[in-house]
Amino acid sequence: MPPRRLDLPLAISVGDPAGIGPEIIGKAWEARKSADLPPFFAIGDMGSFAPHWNGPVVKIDDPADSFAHFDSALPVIEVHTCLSVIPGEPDLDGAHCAYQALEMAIGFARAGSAAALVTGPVSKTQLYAVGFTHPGQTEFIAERCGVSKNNAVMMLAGPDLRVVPMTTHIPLASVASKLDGRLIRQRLRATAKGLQRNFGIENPRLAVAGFNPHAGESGNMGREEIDIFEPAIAQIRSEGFDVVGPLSADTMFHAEARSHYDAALCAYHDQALIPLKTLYFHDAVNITLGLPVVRTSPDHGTAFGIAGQNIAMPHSMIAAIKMAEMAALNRQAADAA
Ligand SMILES: NC(=O)C1=CN([C@@H]2O[C@H](COP(=O)(O)OP(=O)(O)OC[C@H]3O[C@@H](n4cnc5c(N)ncnc54)[C@H](O)[C@@H]3O)[C@@H](O)[C@H]2O)C=CC1
Ligand SMILES: NCC(=O)COP(=O)(O)O
Repeated sequence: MPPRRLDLPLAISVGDPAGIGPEIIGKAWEARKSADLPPFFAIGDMGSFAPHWNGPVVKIDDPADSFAHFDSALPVIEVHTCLSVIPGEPDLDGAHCAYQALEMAIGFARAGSAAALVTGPVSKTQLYAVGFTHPGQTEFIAERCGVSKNNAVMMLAGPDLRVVPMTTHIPLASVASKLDGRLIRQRLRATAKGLQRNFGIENPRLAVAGFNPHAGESGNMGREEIDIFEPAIAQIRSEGFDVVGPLSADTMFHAEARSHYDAALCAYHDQALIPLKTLYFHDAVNITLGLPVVRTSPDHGTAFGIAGQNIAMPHSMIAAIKMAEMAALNRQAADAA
């Protein structure tokens, strides 16, 4: 039986200060008792909370100080002081703040000062504008952790559906050229190991979606399934993993089909995220598998259009905090065994 609680707090990077990050983190803190959340601290700009949320914040310098303050205020480590924060109006100063907060949060997790890393929503457009060269946070965190980007797997996890986009933030037109046997094998292995380590699933069942309509209809609607997917899946099966596919993507997400696998690996971003977000937009979590640290995030973005209106729902952030705790505890238990 794993210990109930972690002995380190969770680090949460605030994300873009003009987005809903400060509000959903504040609301998650308000729910700390009702949702039974572990202690956490935010990393960002102290002044970015007041325009979004009217709860108490306290400045701390050391993650360990979170424990002393968590009951009475949201502990914040200030990484950057923004010139001004206007909800819904992102600027480059705020993007620098989001970038630095992410960097610091990774550092705390890697250094063993935080039990896990939870990232608040960032705008990729804004980050790219200040020199961020990675497709997303997933690849950035992987690089900072010394993990090759093919071995760091983006998984979106909802109550009864987990999906992995095998290609992530690339143009749809380039997906076919990126899908090769090596990538598919790496994603399958990393997903299976990630499910074991983070979710405690001993023998994960994986399902792979085909790329073409009807999984290629025996080669009549595209040959990627025959030439690339089938040999890669056969290789992974021969290594002892439980994998089925390539399956028709249009028929593998209904309720009965979902009960037959622990994760669906999909060819591209929207093939994976449309079913997941349609079913579980406010409950799902983005978790990165294959890292030496635990990293989760809400599944949604910055929602600039509703920032500052006190209508953002914190459920996905709360689920991300709970999943980070669960994954960290599962890893502790696995390491102790
Ligand atoms: N984890 C992350 O950092 C993610 C970041 N993004 C970034 O977010 C930016 C905006 O992307 P969009 O496609 O507009 O997606 P979005 O998730 O920000 O918003 C989509 C729709 O859902 C609503 N929404 C989102 N979160 C909500 C919440 N907690 N409560 C109530 N309503 C909510 C928004 O108001 C909007 O109508 C992009 O720049 C993208 O790069 C997108 C997804 C994940
Ligand atoms: N669509 C998922 C998403 O945008 C999250 O990406 P990342 O920044 O966590 O890599």
